[in-house]
Amino acid sequence: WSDTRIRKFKKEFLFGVATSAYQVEGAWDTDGKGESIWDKYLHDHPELIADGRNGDIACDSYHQYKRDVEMLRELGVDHYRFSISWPRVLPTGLTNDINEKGLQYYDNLINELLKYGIEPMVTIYHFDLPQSLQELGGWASPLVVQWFEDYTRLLFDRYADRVKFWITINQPSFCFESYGGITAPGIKSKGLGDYMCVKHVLLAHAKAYRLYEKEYKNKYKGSVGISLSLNFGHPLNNKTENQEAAEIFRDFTIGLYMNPIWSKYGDFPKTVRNRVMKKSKEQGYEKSRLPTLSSEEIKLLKGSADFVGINHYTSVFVEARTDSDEIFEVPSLQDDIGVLLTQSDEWVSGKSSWLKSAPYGIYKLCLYLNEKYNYPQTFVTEQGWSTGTSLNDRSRVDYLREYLIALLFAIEDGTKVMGYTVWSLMDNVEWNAGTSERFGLYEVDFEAEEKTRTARLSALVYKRIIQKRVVEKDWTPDSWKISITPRSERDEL
Ligand SMILES: CCCCCCCCCCCCC/C=C/[C@@H](O)[C@@H](N)CO[C@@H]1O[C@H](CO)[C@H](O)[C@H](O)[C@H]1O
Repeated sequence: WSDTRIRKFKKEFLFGVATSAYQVEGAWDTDGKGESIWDKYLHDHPELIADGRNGDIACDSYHQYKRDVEMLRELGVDHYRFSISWPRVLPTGLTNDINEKGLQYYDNLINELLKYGIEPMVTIYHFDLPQSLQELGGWASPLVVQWFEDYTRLLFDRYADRVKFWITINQPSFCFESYGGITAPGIKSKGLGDYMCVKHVLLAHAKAYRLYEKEYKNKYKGSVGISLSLNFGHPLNNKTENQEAAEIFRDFTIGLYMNPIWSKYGDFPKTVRNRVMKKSKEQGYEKSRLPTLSSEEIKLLKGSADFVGINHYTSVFVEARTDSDEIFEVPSLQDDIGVLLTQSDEWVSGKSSWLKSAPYGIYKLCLYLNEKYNYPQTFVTEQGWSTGTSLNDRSRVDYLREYLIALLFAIEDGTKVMGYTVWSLMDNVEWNAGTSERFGLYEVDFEAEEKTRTARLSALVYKRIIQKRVVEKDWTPDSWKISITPRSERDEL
């Protein structure tokens, strides 16, 4: 990015931060909350958590939500993306038992946000399925589509008058981790259960979208989208086989979710269907391991989103391989894709092993989506950087600035982006990594009874970006104290 012209985010561009229920709320069995698959998984397997800290207490946001909103006011954000815990509001997962205290908690949080002019952006599902539904088949069962619709109706009935941004599901690609035995519920069904899960997640999303469209949209005028994990695969070099490998990788990691909703003809990408079919036959399966979508399902899915939520953290290089079955488990997504992934040694590393900074990845991703899906409406719903414990998080500041500059270039080249959301407002329970990887603009002292939150350098820098709508590469704060800027003063800046 050598050209030095100053680029600005428009006034209507929304800046925010994100969290999710399991990662911040704690109060795992308080006030009638049911058990989630993450409660069970990490209770049964404490040895899997890097530092042994699970989500039982986490940041205690269930009790400290007013402090969370105070931090949002300090940052001066426009929106707050948080998720609703399905088992907190429906302990059995089904609508036979509605937990009023759970619903009240989100009422309180939403009202507190609105009191200070902060737009709530609600994720309906962020990985924490009720354990009782897992025992009935979870996301591998077609019944989950109806369970999810019933749950969603409850939320729309209760909150749609105040919530204008809805995200049905966070990252359907969770299926590959959940059914790859890596994350909750820890089921090992690679190349089979994971694909069933993807189909049901997409259908659940579409049903929720159609429900809002039919019964709530006219009255409340909100938007419903889905957040996808869209890291970008660059070909390792210009060799034709690596260019093709990168395209296949993108079809499996982007197209699998985007094609059914955003492509002209719908359905999973042809390359994905053909590849999994071929491999399945070779492996002795009579039918493809990738479930088919009926014509009604294709119709239901096509156009079923007002925006695509982009969760983008990093990039990879993709290289063609002919011997993938010697490297990866068979069957598995990795074997079906059949490519080798690497990252550059020149990319700065975060605390998470997979997280390397390659800002041009978000630019390339945006242009790819524009070309492939005809300039879809997007919203960056997650982007973030992990460190250890330290208030001086210079590497996060660099990462955020560089990615935001790259995003400005993508906007200039026609990308439709409504807003940007940093993962995360504060340190939280990073799934199996516990609290060993810190993603927060605010550091959390997990040893302290009150889970004290303290602003990092990045919080001050993000606040400044939000105020000025530009990314100033050399700005440093005079003091590390953060305080609330009244909205009236903010608007004058
Ligand atoms: C020499 C070895 C080289 C290996 C190169 C391969 C590396 C591949 C890495 C690709 C990235 C894979 C992992 C991606 C993860 C993220 O996209 C995912 N974690 C995003 O999910 C959100 O993450 C947040 C922070 O991690 C947060 O936990 C949130 O809840 C999730 O939605």
